Amino acid sequence: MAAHTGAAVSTSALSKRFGRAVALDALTLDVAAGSIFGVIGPNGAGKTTALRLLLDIIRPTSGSALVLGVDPRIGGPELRRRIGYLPGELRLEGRITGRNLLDQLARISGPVAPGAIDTLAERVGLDLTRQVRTLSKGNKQKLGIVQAFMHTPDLLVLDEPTSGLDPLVQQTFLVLVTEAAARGQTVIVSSHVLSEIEQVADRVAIMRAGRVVRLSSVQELRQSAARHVRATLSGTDVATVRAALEADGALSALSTLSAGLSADSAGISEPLGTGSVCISGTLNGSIDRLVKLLAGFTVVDLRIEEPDLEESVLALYRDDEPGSTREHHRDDHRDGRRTKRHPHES
Ligand SMILES: Nc1ncnc2c1ncn2[C@@H]1O[C@H](COP(=O)(O)OP(=O)(O)OP(=O)(O)O)[C@@H](O)[C@H]1O
Repeated sequence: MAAHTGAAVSTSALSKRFGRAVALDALTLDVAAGSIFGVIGPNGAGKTTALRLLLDIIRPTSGSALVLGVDPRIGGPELRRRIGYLPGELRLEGRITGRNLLDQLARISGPVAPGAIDTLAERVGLDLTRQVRTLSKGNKQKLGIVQAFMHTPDLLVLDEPTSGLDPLVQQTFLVLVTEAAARGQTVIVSSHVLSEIEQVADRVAIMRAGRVVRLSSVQELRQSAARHVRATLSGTDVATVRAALEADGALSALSTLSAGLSADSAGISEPLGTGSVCISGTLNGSIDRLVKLLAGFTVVDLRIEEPDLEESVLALYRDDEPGSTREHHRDDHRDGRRTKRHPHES
C-alpha cells in the first residue's frame, strides 16, 4: 500500500500491463497538495495510463495509489466528485447543447456555484448554445476544461488539456490552473512538451516507456539544463586555453563545441591574425566554475544563453533509447551533468 503522506496523490510501484506490454512500470511519486504537477512524455510513455489509474478507470496490475487519501479502487462516487478530470480523448457527439450537457454533468459532479459555468465558458471563449457535435476540436476541448473546473474540485487531473487550443486560450488555461493552485486545489497535468506547462508547473515527472526518467522541480531542471556558451579570450593561444580547460576538467563540462573557422575538435578556435581565442559549446556544469576558469584570461566577450529546457527534455527521451540502459542514464543525470555528446559536436 502507498503510505498516506499528506500528499494529494501518492503512488507506490504503481504498474499496469496490457497483456505482455508494460504501459506503466513501478510509478512511485508524491504530488504535494496545492501544487501543479506536470507529467511529460512522448507518445506511449504511459501518461494516460497513470492518470486513468488514479481515476479508477483502469485498475493496476500491481502497486497502489492514494488519491486525496483514499484508494481510488474503493473511493467510489464520493472520491470522484472531488476530482475534475479532463480525458485525453474527449468524445462529444450528441445533439445536446454545451449548456445542457454541463448542467447534466453538474448534477453528477456538483455542487457547482451559480454562474461558475458561464464565467468559465466566457473566459475560454466557449459558445454554450451550440450542439456539442458541431463544436470544433478546440471548442470541445474548452468544454472539457469547463466541466473539469466548474465544481472547484480538490484535485484536477488534466490529460493533455492544451491539445487543440490556440495560444491565447492556452494562456487562459494556464491562468485557470494557477488560480486553482492558489485556492489550494491540486493540479496534475500531462503534456508532450514541457514548454506548454513550464511556466506554471512546480514539479514534473518526465516519462518514457512507462517509467519516470526524471522527477524534479522545474527550477532544478532549469539549473541543470544545458546552456550555450561563447567566449572570446585575447592575448592567448589555443594551446594555453586548452591546457587550462583540461587542467580544470572544464573541457568535459564544455562537452559540445561547435566548429569555428579554424576550430579544433574541442571547439576552440583561433581566428587567424587576431591573437584571440574563441570557445563555443554547451556548458553542462556550473557557470561559476566556468567564470572562475575564464578569470585567468582577458575575456573580450562572454555569452551564456538561457538554458533550453525543451532541448534537455528531448535529450532525456533520446537517452533512454534501446542500447542506453536506464541505470547508466540515471547516473548521467544524478549530478545534473551529462556526458552525452551534442548532435553538433564534431
Ligand atoms: N487499453 C490498452 N490496451 C493495450 N495497450 C494499451 C492500452 N492503453 C495503453 N496501452 C499501451 O500502453 C502504453 C502507454 O500508453 P499511454 O496511452 O498511457 O501513453 P501516453 O503517454 O498517454 O501516450 P500519448 O501521448 O500518445 O497519449 C502504450 O504502449 C500503449 O500502446
